[in-house]
Amino acid sequence: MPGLFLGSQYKKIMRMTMRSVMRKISIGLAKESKRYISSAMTRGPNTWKDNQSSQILLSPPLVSLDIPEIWASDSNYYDHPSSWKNSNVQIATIIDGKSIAEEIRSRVASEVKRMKEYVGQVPGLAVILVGQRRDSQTYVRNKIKACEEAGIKSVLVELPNSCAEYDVMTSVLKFNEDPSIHGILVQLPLPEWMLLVQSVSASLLHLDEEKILSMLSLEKDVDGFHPLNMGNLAMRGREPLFISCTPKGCIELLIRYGVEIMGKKAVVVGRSNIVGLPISLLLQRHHATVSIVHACTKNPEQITSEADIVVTAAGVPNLIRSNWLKPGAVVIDVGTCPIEDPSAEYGYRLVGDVCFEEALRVASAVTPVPGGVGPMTIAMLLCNTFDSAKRLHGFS
Ligand SMILES: NC(=O)C1=CN([C@@H]2O[C@H](COP(=O)(O)OP(=O)(O)OC[C@H]3O[C@@H](n4cnc5c(N)ncnc54)[C@H](OP(=O)(O)O)[C@@H]3O)[C@@H](O)[C@H]2O)C=CC1
Ligand SMILES: Nc1nc(=O)c2c([nH]1)NC[C@@H]1CN(c3ccc(C(=O)N[C@@H](CCC(=O)O)C(=O)O)cc3)C=[N+]21
Repeated sequence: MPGLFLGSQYKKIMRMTMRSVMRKISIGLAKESKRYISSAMTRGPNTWKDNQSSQILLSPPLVSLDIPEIWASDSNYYDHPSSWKNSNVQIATIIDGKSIAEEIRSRVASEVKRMKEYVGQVPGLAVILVGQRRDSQTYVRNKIKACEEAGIKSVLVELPNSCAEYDVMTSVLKFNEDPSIHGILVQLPLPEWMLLVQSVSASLLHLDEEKILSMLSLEKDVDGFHPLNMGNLAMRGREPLFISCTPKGCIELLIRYGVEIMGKKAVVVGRSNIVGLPISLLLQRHHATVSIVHACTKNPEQITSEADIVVTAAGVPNLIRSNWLKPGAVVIDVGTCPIEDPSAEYGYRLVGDVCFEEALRVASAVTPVPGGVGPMTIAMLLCNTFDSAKRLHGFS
């Protein structure tokens, strides 16, 4: 018994010593990261030259909801100089998603080349586009071009607005079985109505997006929109096979710019299945305290102005004004809205949810639109497709 007692006492002392050592390391890390964000603001993002990692992304593949041992709160992290609070000059770093995405895409391209040499296979992405929405056609074209540049095979199935639900499902099932296809993407939104043809009669049918997404092979759901992948993202101890591209891209940007997420207050504006919801789940995985603001939220600006990190995906141009932002907040603008502009090449330009000029004077870092999150979404799609091919071919 005394031996046992001594054993447990010893373990306890060891645990306490380890905790104090870890806390010191943690404080050291926090100080280090404070130094890093200020240098990040002048020197730009973290790159592979800084981090000699062989992996493509800097964010961890999956983050458990368990708090790591080294956690120590650092509530003063976002205390910025008072000059930040009423400044008329730009103080924010512009987060350059475009160049980070380019770096990731070229990294994927060289990994795809390596895969081709060793396995004799390249990753394959199938895209199913229903209807003639111009913005969807543009996004799909960009995704296919990005695949080509990375050496990823792509197959596009274009179905008319008047196709039957059966046609979409047949395409999904065909790609589920095709061994040269490692990722399947059904471009959203789907048209609300489809034509159901039964022998001689035809009727309009409400298109069941959930049914179609549920039919995707879990192993090929590179968008991460399958209810099981989404559910696993939400649940402690579960791991989705894929994390949705846009949220994954947002986290990668935060990590590359040295923004600490753990213990920070984050506000997500928007709660859609494809953006708002998975972003809020992923931020929780990274141990942020997350609030969600949506169209029915009262005093949204007050809630948002308490956040250290704001991720906005409402699709409302210039919704986020300077009074919505805490001085020094990091702002990730997912919103992408076309607005008329006769002086622009195509008669329109893209704007985000954030009033960019105002955010530049209040935030510590902000993503532009275009050139912020959008290119990262495409880069993450390539990463997910490559990861899927790696998994299916046992390539590492
Ligand atoms: N850059 C990228 O890679 C991507 C960009 N996008 C862009 O992101 C934006 C959002 O897309 P998506 O999520 O599909 O859009 P949805 O329309 O599906 O969702 C919008 C969300 O924003 C909320 N919302 C709308 N108006 C307000 C408001 N005034 N105040 C607070 N919340 C509001 C809605 O609330 P409620 O639920 O109450 O209705 C809803 O949850 C779009 O501009 C889209 O183009 C989307 C995907 C990728
Ligand atoms: N199944 C599915 N998966 C998606 O990921 C998906 C979808 N459906 N439906 C629509 C939204 C929207 N989306 C974008 C992707 C790239 C840019 C992008 O690259 N934007 C560029 C500008 C592009 C341009 O100039 O047109 C930028 O912001 O710099 C934007 C938006 C993915 N979505």
